[in-house]
Parts: sequence; structure tokens; C-alpha cells
Amino acid sequence: MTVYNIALIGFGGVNRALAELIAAKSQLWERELGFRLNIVAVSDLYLGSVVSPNGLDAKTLIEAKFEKGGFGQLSGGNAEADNETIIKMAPADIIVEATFTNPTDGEPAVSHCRWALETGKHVVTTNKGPVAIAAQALKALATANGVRFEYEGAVMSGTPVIRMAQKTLAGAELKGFEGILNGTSNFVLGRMESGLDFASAVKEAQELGYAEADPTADVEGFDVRLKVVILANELLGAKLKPEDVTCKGISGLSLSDIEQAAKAGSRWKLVGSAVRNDDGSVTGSVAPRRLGLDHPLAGVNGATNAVSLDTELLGAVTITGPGAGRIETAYALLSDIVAIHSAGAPVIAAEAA
Ligand SMILES: NC(=O)C1=CN([C@@H]2O[C@H](COP(=O)(O)OP(=O)(O)OC[C@H]3O[C@@H](n4cnc5c(N)ncnc54)[C@H](O)[C@@H]3O)[C@@H](O)[C@H]2O)C=CC1
Ligand SMILES: N[C@@H](CC=O)C(=O)O
Repeated sequence: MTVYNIALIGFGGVNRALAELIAAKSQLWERELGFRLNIVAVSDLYLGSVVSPNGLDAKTLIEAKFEKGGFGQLSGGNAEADNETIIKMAPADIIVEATFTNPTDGEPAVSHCRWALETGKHVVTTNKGPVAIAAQALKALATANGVRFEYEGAVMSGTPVIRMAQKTLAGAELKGFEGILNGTSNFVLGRMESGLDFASAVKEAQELGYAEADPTADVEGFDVRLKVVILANELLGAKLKPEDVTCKGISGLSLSDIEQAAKAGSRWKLVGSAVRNDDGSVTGSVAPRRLGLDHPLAGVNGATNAVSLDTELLGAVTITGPGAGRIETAYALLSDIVAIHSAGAPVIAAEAA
């Protein structure tokens, strides 16, 4: 049985959900996936940090009601987050990066990924910042150090879009895509259709674990802009930076705009898209669009996302599924670890079953 030692950087909704899954599903994963995950370190801005080379009990981590700096009470604990030491020194095979997404420069998550890869550790992340802003450099660093940089959850949470498009649509000649790529804003628009005001709808999305720490990123389109950059660069071979993508969010839409659209048999959706131009360049954009009810994206509701990939050989191929949520996003991290495992990754914690 292979055991992967993992270090969790950030212990909010997503990494806590991964710990919940580890506590509940370890035996199933051992049987079906052929590996076990052993949490050897956690570092969180609010809770502090803790290292235990033999492993921390996932159930204890999720059930204890830690206050600010609470990891300091644990054996091997410290009331402060110590990301750099933990990433570089903890006996981890895989660093699981799930701190806040910084849509401006991706930091400090870019550094977290870099420290991990430089010290020969795989990285799995749901953080859109490092992927949108530094994927090329981080992938090169991973290759140079014989490890993997995986980030399926950065777009559409646990719904497989990046790996699926790269692997199963290889050769289909992607020309562009358009999609609903932010669960929070789609949820908010739906709640406004039911008559709820904007601020209350955003609050609900926060309570459900869909929104960013600063939900401005969701409602102003900055989160979708990062996802458009990631998909365009990964799938269309573009070299876009966030500032190359025009961006408008949904905060300007009023209840009356939403009502008028409904009366006219249409619906507002925040759409992220990119297209390959005749000269080979790629143009990306994010904007609210009023879609007729017969449009394939008009029926995508709640925190569900969908992306329609425009291919030369197949026409439109649409992938739909959860776009946000704690467990859904933690699943993306698991899928990244499965990809690492399937590639035959070397581990420092291999054990005989
Ligand atoms: N929640 C979701 O549905 C999805 C989230 N994501 C991304 O996954 C990441 C994590 O999301 P959530 O867990 O929902 O966020 P969250 O806000 O619940 O948790 C983030 C955690 O990271 C910690 N943190 C922030 N900066 C830190 C730092 N420098 N060092 C150590 N800890 C730090 C915070 O204290 C917090 O506990 C974010 O980047 C988010 O954009 C991606 C897809 C879906
Ligand atoms: N806040 C984001 C989370 C996933 O990326 C969203 O609502 O889609």
C-alpha cells in the first residue's frame, strides 16, 4: 500500500473538507485507489501550524474547535502559520495549497508552490492565483524537479474540465469556449430571480462555502477572469495574463433588470469566454449576458457551472457539474493526487501493505 504524506497549507473550507474525506473514506480509497493519505503538517494563517512526522489524526483535526492560534496547543504545534518552514522541511510528498486566491499577483500562493516544487514535493492546488499567473514557470519547475504541479480544481471545482479536455479531446481542435465559471455569481443571479436582494444572496453563497474570502472577486468577475486565463492558456495554447481579459461582473444588475429579462423569456448569466482569432491570437472576455431560455447555458442553475467547448471535429462539447463547494472542491484535490499516483510518483512514505 502506498502512503502519501501530505501537508495542508490553508485549513479553511476546502482543506478541512479534504481532511473530512480522509477521515471518512481512507479504507475505501485504500481498496479502490491503492493509496492512503497521511496528514503530516497543517499551516493556517488563523489557526497556526503543526507538524507530526508520524501523522495527525484527521478526525481530531476536524472535530476540535480550535480558536485563533489553536494549533499551538498541539504537540509539534505553533500558534503562528509557518508556511515556508513547513513546505520546505515537513516530511511531505505532496503540498496541498488551498489558501486565499489573490487575483492580483497570486501571492503568497505562488511562493508556496515554488518552495514545494524546488524541494522536490508535488503540488496540488485549488488556488487560481498561481495557476492563472505563474503556471508556465511552476510547470517548468515541477519538470526540472521530477514532480507534478496539478490544479484541476482551479476551474469548475471537482468537475473535470482541464484534464478531460486535454486528454479526452486531444486532436478535436478546440477553437474557443464559453461558460458559466463562477458558482457564487450564478447562485446569486438565481436567488435574485426568486426575488432575493443582491446582498442577501451573496451572504447565502458565503454561508454555503461557495464565495471567495472577499466575494468582490466573484461578483465583479475577477474570479471568472482567472478561470478564462487558465482555460485559454491550458486548452488553446494562449499566453494570456488576467489584464488581457476584459472583465465586467454582475454587481450592476438590479432586481428590475432580472425581472425584465424573465418577462422577455431570457435570463442574465455571467459568461466567461475565449476564442482563437484568424491570426492565431486568443481573445478572452467576462461579461453578464442576457441569454434566451433556449441557450444551453441558460438552464445552468445554482452553484453549477458549465463550459461549452467549441471544437472543429465535434462541434460543441459541453461539460457541466459543480462549480463550487467544499467537498466538491476537495474532490478535485483527490483527483489530482490520483493523477500523481497513476503517473507512478515516487514517495518518501511508501509502506508495504
Ligand atoms: N470553496 C470553493 O468552492 C472553491 C475554492 N477554490 C479555491 O480554493 C482555495 C481555498 O478555498 P476555501 O477553502 O473555500 O477558502 P477559505 O477562505 O475557506 O479558506 C482559506 C484558508 O486559508 C487560510 N490562509 C489564507 N492565507 C494563508 C496563508 N498565507 N498561509 C496560511 N493559511 C492561509 C485562511 O486562514 C483560511 O483558513 C481558494 O483559493 C479558493 O479560491 C477553488 C474552487 C472552489
Ligand atoms: N468562489 C468560486 C469558487 C470556485 O472557484 C465560485 O464561486 O465559483
